[in-house]
Amino acid sequence: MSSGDFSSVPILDYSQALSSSTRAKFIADLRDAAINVGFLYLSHTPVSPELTQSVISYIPAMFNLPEDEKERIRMRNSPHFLGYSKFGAEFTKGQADMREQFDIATKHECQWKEGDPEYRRLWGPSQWPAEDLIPGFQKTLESYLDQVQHLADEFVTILAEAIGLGPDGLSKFYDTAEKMQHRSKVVKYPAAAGPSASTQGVGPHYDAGFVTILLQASDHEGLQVQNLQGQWIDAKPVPGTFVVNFGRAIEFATQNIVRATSHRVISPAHGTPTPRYSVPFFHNIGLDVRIADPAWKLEFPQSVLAQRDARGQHTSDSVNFTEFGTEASGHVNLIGRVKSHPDVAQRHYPELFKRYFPDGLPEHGVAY
Ligand SMILES: O=C(O)CCC(=O)C(=O)O
Ligand SMILES: [Fe+2]
Repeated sequence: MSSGDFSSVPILDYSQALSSSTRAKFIADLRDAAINVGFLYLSHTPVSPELTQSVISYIPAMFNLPEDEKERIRMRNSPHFLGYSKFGAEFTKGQADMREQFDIATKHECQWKEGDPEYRRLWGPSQWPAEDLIPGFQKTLESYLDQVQHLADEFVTILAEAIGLGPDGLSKFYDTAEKMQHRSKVVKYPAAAGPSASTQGVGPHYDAGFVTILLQASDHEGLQVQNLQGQWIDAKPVPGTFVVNFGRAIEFATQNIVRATSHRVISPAHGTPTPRYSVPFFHNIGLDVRIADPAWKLEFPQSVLAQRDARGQHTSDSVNFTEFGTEASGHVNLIGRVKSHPDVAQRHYPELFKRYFPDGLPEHGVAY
């Protein structure tokens, strides 16, 4: 594929990037995928398959935790929007998402202090279920997130090369490691409740940040990505791979070279005996980055700009994150969270809550 629309999501073998004889091929394939698709599968990554399998084995037990334990760690307790969200609590495009989830992030001490921009409170510690209820889970997930973060850190340097920047071409978007936090979720999509019940696992949306690394943690289909013509293309689980996609922040930062591609999840059909599970990992950029400011402007070679122009514009019915043109990245993310989880906002960000929900608490979040 050199340009034009896509009808499947390419699979890239990450081990090719790590060997000098195949690196150039990997970089060329990555450039095509980033510009023309915005989605790819990554096989043969350094993330331990045993550790990944161990995370997958824990997932049913998480969702089977006693209701009072889920309540104890619900997101409403956390100014960092981390914790448990019950089934149907989020809306995308005005419709409830048929999923239940735990938001869990990489280790981080909150660095916000009085007088700082409010968005610095967005990052802080996760809420973990009690160790005796799910022994070993926290340690396993923390190790997994650590490995996926390393993969993402390294992947970004290869991506920078692929789009014609040096390997450090995107590093100015990140703070030092101790100032960064990356977020993950463990998500359950049960089968549709009836033959004509909603199958919106999650409605069409873009991710916010630079890079998402998604583990499809069961063998259910359901994830779909939207091509330039607006058709929905299946991204079925491929064993031993991660799905990688790009968010609105990198699309803005790269002058639309790297595509943020709209995607959605269709729930398993009514009667499917097991739920679909997934574990997305959202690799963030620094909270204070203002993508539209000259300090963060990037210069691209003509050949890469030409490949972007050959692709053309996409049509999409996704919502969200248009504010990167004017606001700090942390603020854009905070607004996204406020809209998705107004109950959390009402408790921890009362001013913002009033601005976005002047009529008080809606029954559900209103956007993703
Ligand atoms: O569950 C999935 O496969 C995708 C989830 C997703 O797109 C998201 O939460 O942003
Ligand atoms: Fe997503």
